[in-house]
Amino acid sequence: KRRHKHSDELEKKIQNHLTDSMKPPGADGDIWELFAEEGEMKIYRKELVEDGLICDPLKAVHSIGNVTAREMCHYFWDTDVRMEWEGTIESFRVIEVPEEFTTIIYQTHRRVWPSAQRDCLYLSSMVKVDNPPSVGDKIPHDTWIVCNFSVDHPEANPVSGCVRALIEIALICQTFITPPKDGGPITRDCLQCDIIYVANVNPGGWAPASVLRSIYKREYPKFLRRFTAYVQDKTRKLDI
Ligand SMILES: Cc1cccc(-c2n[nH]cc2-c2ccc(F)c(-c3ccc(S(=O)(=O)CCO)cc3)c2)n1
Repeated sequence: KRRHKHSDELEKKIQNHLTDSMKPPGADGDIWELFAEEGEMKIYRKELVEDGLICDPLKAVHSIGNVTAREMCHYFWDTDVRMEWEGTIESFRVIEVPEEFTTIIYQTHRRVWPSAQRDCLYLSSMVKVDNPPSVGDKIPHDTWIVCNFSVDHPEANPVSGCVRALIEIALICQTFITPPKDGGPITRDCLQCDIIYVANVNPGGWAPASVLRSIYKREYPKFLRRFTAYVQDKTRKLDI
């Protein structure tokens, strides 16, 4: 069962995301503030300060056509294409590949004045979920998750001057297929992918609340817009 050093922790986090993060905002009695909305994309946050640091949890829900859950998670997880859609990373390095769909990554983000530059050291794993909880009455064709969470690693060799941010992030995607009325073949037009993106980022050190909150308000909608458009564009030409 224990495949590598972080196997147990990864399993536990995935289970937590499937029970907690898949609940629609508000279902858990928590008060989520809707702070950005563009069509199907809705982004919620909560105000949370821990040890004086802004740790606002973020939850985004979205639904896009013509792609599968596996494609969405693949392009989010695959470091070969990371710089094609990521807008705030300055550099990254794959430190270790504990198993086929699990990597340990060290990355630095672009510095945003006046706070110090942030870096992250995290495990990133892509997993097909076998028995997903069904949200509402729609039955998903399949469910995939990418789970990114901070870990330690002796070979991180961090960039000096960076403050280590701590992350707990997940991208959970579900494919829904609507077969064509005329009984014809399933094409991309029959696909709908429901997306849940949750991000808990601890900035790791002081940064002005106003600066952090304005970064989040600007960067998360931009990231979700850019990333989903990127996957739709990359898959438009692929045969299904
Ligand atoms: C897209 C976005 C949203 C909110 C803030 C920023 C940002 N701007 N300047 C510095 C950062 C920054 C600081 C610390 C972080 F952990 C991440 C961070 C964000 C997302 C992810 S991920 O796992 O979703 C995608 C992989 O990088 C990991 C780290 C990003 N970028």
